[in-house]
Amino acid sequence: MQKPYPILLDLSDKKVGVVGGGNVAARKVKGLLAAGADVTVVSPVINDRIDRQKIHWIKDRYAADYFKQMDLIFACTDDFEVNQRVKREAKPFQLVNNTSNKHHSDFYNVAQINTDNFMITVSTNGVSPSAAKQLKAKMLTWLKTQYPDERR
Ligand SMILES: C[C@@]1(CC(=O)O)c2cc3[nH]c(cc4nc(cc5[nH]c(cc(n2)[C@H]1CCC(=O)O)[C@@](C)(CC(=O)O)[C@@H]5CCC(=O)O)C(CC(=O)O)=C4CCC(=O)O)c(CCC(=O)O)c3CC(=O)O
Ligand SMILES: NC(=O)C1=CN([C@@H]2O[C@H](COP(=O)(O)OP(=O)(O)OC[C@H]3O[C@@H](n4cnc5c(N)ncnc54)[C@H](O)[C@@H]3O)[C@@H](O)[C@H]2O)C=CC1
Repeated sequence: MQKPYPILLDLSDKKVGVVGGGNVAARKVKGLLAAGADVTVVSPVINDRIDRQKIHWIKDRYAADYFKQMDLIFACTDDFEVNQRVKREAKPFQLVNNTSNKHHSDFYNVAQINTDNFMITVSTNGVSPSAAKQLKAKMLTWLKTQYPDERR
Protein backbone atom coordinates (compact mmCIF):
# COMPACT_ATOMS: atom_id res chain seq x y z
CA MET A 1 0.00 0.00 0.00
CA GLN A 2 1.74 3.17 -1.20
CA LYS A 3 -0.32 6.04 0.15
CA PRO A 4 -3.27 4.84 2.21
CA TYR A 5 -6.29 7.09 2.73
CA PRO A 6 -7.46 6.97 6.35
CA ILE A 7 -11.19 6.98 7.09
CA LEU A 8 -13.59 5.92 9.85
CA LEU A 9 -16.43 3.70 8.65
CA ASP A 10 -19.99 3.48 9.96
CA LEU A 11 -20.50 -0.30 9.89
CA SER A 12 -23.82 -0.37 11.70
CA ASP A 13 -25.97 -2.73 9.67
CA LYS A 14 -23.32 -3.27 6.99
CA LYS A 15 -22.83 -6.90 6.04
CA VAL A 16 -19.33 -8.07 6.89
CA GLY A 17 -17.97 -11.51 5.97
CA VAL A 18 -15.15 -13.21 7.86
CA VAL A 19 -13.41 -16.26 6.40
CA GLY A 20 -11.91 -18.47 9.13
CA GLY A 21 -12.77 -18.67 12.81
CA GLY A 22 -9.44 -18.74 14.66
CA ASN A 23 -7.53 -16.28 16.85
CA VAL A 24 -7.17 -13.54 14.29
CA ALA A 25 -10.81 -13.87 13.21
CA ALA A 26 -11.87 -13.65 16.88
CA ARG A 27 -10.04 -10.32 17.28
CA LYS A 28 -11.49 -8.88 14.09
CA VAL A 29 -15.04 -10.12 14.92
CA LYS A 30 -14.88 -8.51 18.37
CA GLY A 31 -14.10 -5.11 16.83
CA LEU A 32 -16.70 -5.56 14.12
CA LEU A 33 -19.47 -6.40 16.61
CA ALA A 34 -18.48 -3.42 18.75
CA ALA A 35 -19.02 -1.30 15.63
CA GLY A 36 -22.50 -2.77 15.14
CA ALA A 37 -21.72 -4.74 11.99
CA ASP A 38 -23.86 -7.64 10.77
CA VAL A 39 -21.18 -10.37 10.84
CA THR A 40 -21.15 -13.71 9.01
CA VAL A 41 -18.32 -16.16 9.71
CA VAL A 42 -17.60 -18.94 7.22
CA SER A 43 -15.38 -21.60 8.78
CA PRO A 44 -15.62 -25.33 9.54
CA VAL A 45 -14.56 -24.60 13.15
CA ILE A 46 -14.84 -21.45 15.27
CA ASN A 47 -12.95 -20.26 18.32
CA ASP A 48 -14.74 -20.05 21.71
CA ARG A 49 -13.93 -16.33 21.80
CA ILE A 50 -16.36 -15.75 18.93
CA ASP A 51 -19.85 -15.22 20.36
CA ARG A 52 -22.07 -17.54 18.32
CA GLN A 53 -25.21 -15.74 19.47
CA LYS A 54 -24.06 -12.50 17.86
CA ILE A 55 -22.94 -13.72 14.43
CA HIS A 56 -24.21 -15.86 11.59
CA TRP A 57 -22.04 -18.96 11.37
CA ILE A 58 -21.84 -20.88 8.11
CA LYS A 59 -20.11 -24.09 9.09
CA ASP A 60 -18.27 -24.71 5.86
CA ARG A 61 -15.07 -24.02 4.00
CA TYR A 62 -14.73 -20.82 2.01
CA ALA A 63 -16.77 -20.50 -1.19
CA ALA A 64 -17.19 -17.18 -3.02
CA ASP A 65 -20.97 -17.61 -3.22
CA TYR A 66 -21.34 -17.06 0.54
CA PHE A 67 -19.88 -13.56 0.17
CA LYS A 68 -21.88 -12.10 -2.71
CA GLN A 69 -23.87 -9.75 -0.44
CA MET A 70 -20.98 -8.62 1.75
CA ASP A 71 -19.80 -5.01 1.90
CA LEU A 72 -16.46 -5.85 3.55
CA ILE A 73 -14.57 -9.13 3.76
CA PHE A 74 -11.87 -10.29 6.18
CA ALA A 75 -9.75 -13.25 5.03
CA CYS A 76 -8.50 -14.78 8.30
CA THR A 77 -7.75 -18.44 7.58
CA ASP A 78 -4.38 -20.03 8.27
CA ASP A 79 -4.26 -21.08 4.60
CA PHE A 80 -2.36 -18.44 2.62
CA GLU A 81 -3.81 -19.68 -0.70
CA VAL A 82 -7.41 -19.52 0.52
CA ASN A 83 -6.85 -15.96 1.76
CA GLN A 84 -5.43 -15.06 -1.67
CA ARG A 85 -8.50 -16.57 -3.35
CA VAL A 86 -10.85 -14.53 -1.16
CA LYS A 87 -9.17 -11.35 -2.36
CA ARG A 88 -9.08 -12.49 -5.98
CA GLU A 89 -12.72 -13.61 -6.09
CA ALA A 90 -14.21 -10.53 -4.42
CA LYS A 91 -16.32 -8.17 -6.54
CA PRO A 92 -14.69 -4.89 -7.59
CA PHE A 93 -16.86 -2.96 -5.08
CA GLN A 94 -15.98 -5.20 -2.13
CA LEU A 95 -13.03 -4.30 0.07
CA VAL A 96 -10.94 -7.18 1.39
CA ASN A 97 -8.56 -7.33 4.34
CA ASN A 98 -6.22 -10.24 3.72
CA THR A 99 -4.82 -10.75 7.22
CA SER A 100 -1.95 -12.94 6.06
CA ASN A 101 -0.68 -10.78 3.19
CA LYS A 102 -0.45 -7.05 3.53
CA HIS A 103 0.53 -6.75 -0.14
CA HIS A 104 -2.81 -8.28 -1.14
CA SER A 105 -5.15 -6.20 1.05
CA ASP A 106 -7.44 -3.27 0.21
CA PHE A 107 -7.23 -1.94 3.76
CA TYR A 108 -5.47 -2.45 7.09
CA ASN A 109 -6.85 -2.48 10.61
CA VAL A 110 -5.40 -0.07 13.15
CA ALA A 111 -4.52 -0.27 16.83
CA GLN A 112 -7.04 1.92 18.65
CA ILE A 113 -7.86 3.68 21.89
CA ASN A 114 -11.46 4.74 22.35
CA THR A 115 -12.46 7.19 25.05
CA ASP A 116 -15.57 9.30 25.60
CA ASN A 117 -14.26 12.07 23.39
CA PHE A 118 -11.41 10.68 21.33
CA MET A 119 -10.58 7.84 19.03
CA ILE A 120 -6.82 7.51 18.70
CA THR A 121 -5.54 5.16 16.06
CA VAL A 122 -2.02 3.92 15.34
CA SER A 123 -0.76 2.33 12.15
CA THR A 124 2.68 1.48 10.85
CA ASN A 125 1.26 1.03 7.34
CA GLY A 126 1.84 -2.70 7.60
CA VAL A 127 5.47 -2.52 8.69
CA SER A 128 5.13 -3.68 12.30
CA PRO A 129 1.76 -4.42 13.92
CA SER A 130 3.48 -5.17 17.22
CA ALA A 131 5.13 -1.70 17.16
CA ALA A 132 1.65 -0.20 16.63
CA LYS A 133 0.42 -2.12 19.66
CA GLN A 134 3.38 -0.90 21.75
CA LEU A 135 2.91 2.74 20.74
CA LYS A 136 -0.78 2.44 21.58
CA ALA A 137 0.13 1.28 25.10
CA LYS A 138 2.48 4.26 25.53
CA MET A 139 -0.15 6.66 24.26
CA LEU A 140 -2.65 5.25 26.69
CA THR A 141 -0.27 5.94 29.59
CA TRP A 142 0.29 9.49 28.29
CA LEU A 143 -3.44 10.03 27.78
CA LYS A 144 -4.15 9.14 31.40
CA THR A 145 -1.72 11.83 32.55
CA GLN A 146 -3.21 14.47 30.21
CA TYR A 147 -6.90 13.59 30.56
CA PRO A 148 -7.28 11.78 33.90
CA ASP A 149 -11.08 12.08 33.82
CA GLU A 150 -11.51 10.72 30.32
CA ARG A 151 -13.32 7.36 30.39
CA ARG A 152 -12.41 4.50 28.04
C1 LIG B 1 -1.17 -5.38 7.66
C2 LIG B 1 -2.07 -5.74 8.84
C3 LIG B 1 -3.37 -6.22 8.17
C4 LIG B 1 -4.57 -6.27 9.11
O1 LIG B 1 -4.75 -7.24 9.83
O2 LIG B 1 -5.33 -5.29 9.04
C5 LIG B 1 -1.53 -6.81 9.73
C6 LIG B 1 -0.88 -7.92 9.26
C7 LIG B 1 -0.17 -8.89 9.99
N1 LIG B 1 -0.10 -8.95 11.36
C8 LIG B 1 0.74 -9.96 11.72
C9 LIG B 1 1.08 -10.30 13.05
C10 LIG B 1 0.58 -9.69 14.22
N2 LIG B 1 -0.43 -8.75 14.29
C11 LIG B 1 -0.62 -8.40 15.59
C12 LIG B 1 -1.59 -7.47 16.08
C13 LIG B 1 -2.31 -6.56 15.34
N3 LIG B 1 -2.27 -6.42 13.98
C14 LIG B 1 -2.97 -5.33 13.59
C15 LIG B 1 -3.01 -4.85 12.28
C16 LIG B 1 -2.39 -5.35 11.15
N4 LIG B 1 -1.79 -6.56 11.04
C17 LIG B 1 -2.34 -4.59 9.85
C18 LIG B 1 -1.19 -3.57 9.86
C19 LIG B 1 -1.16 -2.65 11.09
C20 LIG B 1 -0.05 -1.68 11.10
O3 LIG B 1 0.36 -1.18 10.04
O4 LIG B 1 0.47 -1.29 12.16
C21 LIG B 1 -3.53 -4.58 14.75
C22 LIG B 1 -2.76 -3.26 14.91
C23 LIG B 1 -5.02 -4.22 14.65
C24 LIG B 1 -5.93 -5.46 14.59
O5 LIG B 1 -6.01 -6.11 13.60
O6 LIG B 1 -6.58 -5.72 15.61
C25 LIG B 1 -3.30 -5.59 15.94
C26 LIG B 1 -2.86 -4.98 17.28
C27 LIG B 1 -4.09 -4.51 18.00
C28 LIG B 1 -3.88 -4.18 19.43
O7 LIG B 1 -3.69 -5.08 20.27
O8 LIG B 1 -3.97 -3.01 19.74
C29 LIG B 1 0.28 -9.13 16.41
C30 LIG B 1 0.43 -8.94 17.90
C31 LIG B 1 -0.64 -9.60 18.69
O9 LIG B 1 -1.47 -10.33 18.14
O10 LIG B 1 -0.58 -9.42 19.90
C32 LIG B 1 1.02 -9.98 15.56
C33 LIG B 1 2.10 -10.99 15.94
C34 LIG B 1 3.43 -10.27 16.11
C35 LIG B 1 3.97 -9.63 14.86
O11 LIG B 1 4.36 -10.34 13.92
O12 LIG B 1 4.04 -8.38 14.84
C36 LIG B 1 1.20 -10.61 10.54
C37 LIG B 1 2.22 -11.72 10.50
C38 LIG B 1 1.55 -13.07 10.43
C39 LIG B 1 2.56 -14.18 10.27
O13 LIG B 1 3.04 -14.37 9.13
O14 LIG B 1 2.87 -14.82 11.28
C40 LIG B 1 0.57 -9.96 9.46
C41 LIG B 1 0.64 -10.32 7.96
C42 LIG B 1 1.47 -9.37 7.17
O15 LIG B 1 2.30 -8.64 7.74
O16 LIG B 1 1.28 -9.37 5.94
N1 LIG C 1 -3.41 -9.52 10.47
C1 LIG C 1 -3.21 -9.87 11.71
O1 LIG C 1 -3.52 -9.14 12.65
C2 LIG C 1 -2.55 -11.20 11.98
C3 LIG C 1 -2.53 -12.12 10.96
N2 LIG C 1 -2.00 -13.37 11.17
C4 LIG C 1 -2.20 -14.31 10.04
O2 LIG C 1 -3.49 -14.90 10.25
C5 LIG C 1 -3.48 -16.31 9.96
C6 LIG C 1 -4.49 -17.03 10.85
O3 LIG C 1 -4.01 -17.04 12.19
P1 LIG C 1 -4.91 -17.63 13.39
O4 LIG C 1 -6.24 -17.00 13.41
O5 LIG C 1 -4.05 -17.53 14.59
O6 LIG C 1 -5.06 -19.16 12.93
P2 LIG C 1 -5.99 -20.29 13.57
O7 LIG C 1 -5.33 -21.59 13.26
O8 LIG C 1 -6.35 -19.94 14.97
O9 LIG C 1 -7.35 -20.20 12.72
C7 LIG C 1 -7.46 -20.56 11.38
C8 LIG C 1 -8.94 -20.67 11.06
O10 LIG C 1 -9.11 -20.80 9.66
C9 LIG C 1 -10.12 -21.77 9.42
N3 LIG C 1 -9.96 -22.28 8.05
C10 LIG C 1 -8.93 -23.00 7.53
N4 LIG C 1 -9.16 -23.27 6.21
C11 LIG C 1 -10.36 -22.70 5.90
C12 LIG C 1 -11.14 -22.62 4.71
N5 LIG C 1 -10.74 -23.20 3.56
N6 LIG C 1 -12.31 -21.95 4.75
C13 LIG C 1 -12.75 -21.36 5.89
N7 LIG C 1 -12.04 -21.40 7.05
C14 LIG C 1 -10.88 -22.06 7.06
C15 LIG C 1 -9.93 -22.81 10.51
O11 LIG C 1 -11.10 -23.56 10.70
C16 LIG C 1 -9.62 -21.90 11.71
O12 LIG C 1 -10.84 -21.49 12.31
C17 LIG C 1 -2.02 -16.71 10.19
O13 LIG C 1 -1.70 -17.72 9.28
C18 LIG C 1 -1.22 -15.44 9.91
O14 LIG C 1 -0.79 -15.44 8.57
C19 LIG C 1 -1.46 -13.73 12.37
C20 LIG C 1 -1.42 -12.84 13.42
C21 LIG C 1 -2.00 -11.50 13.29
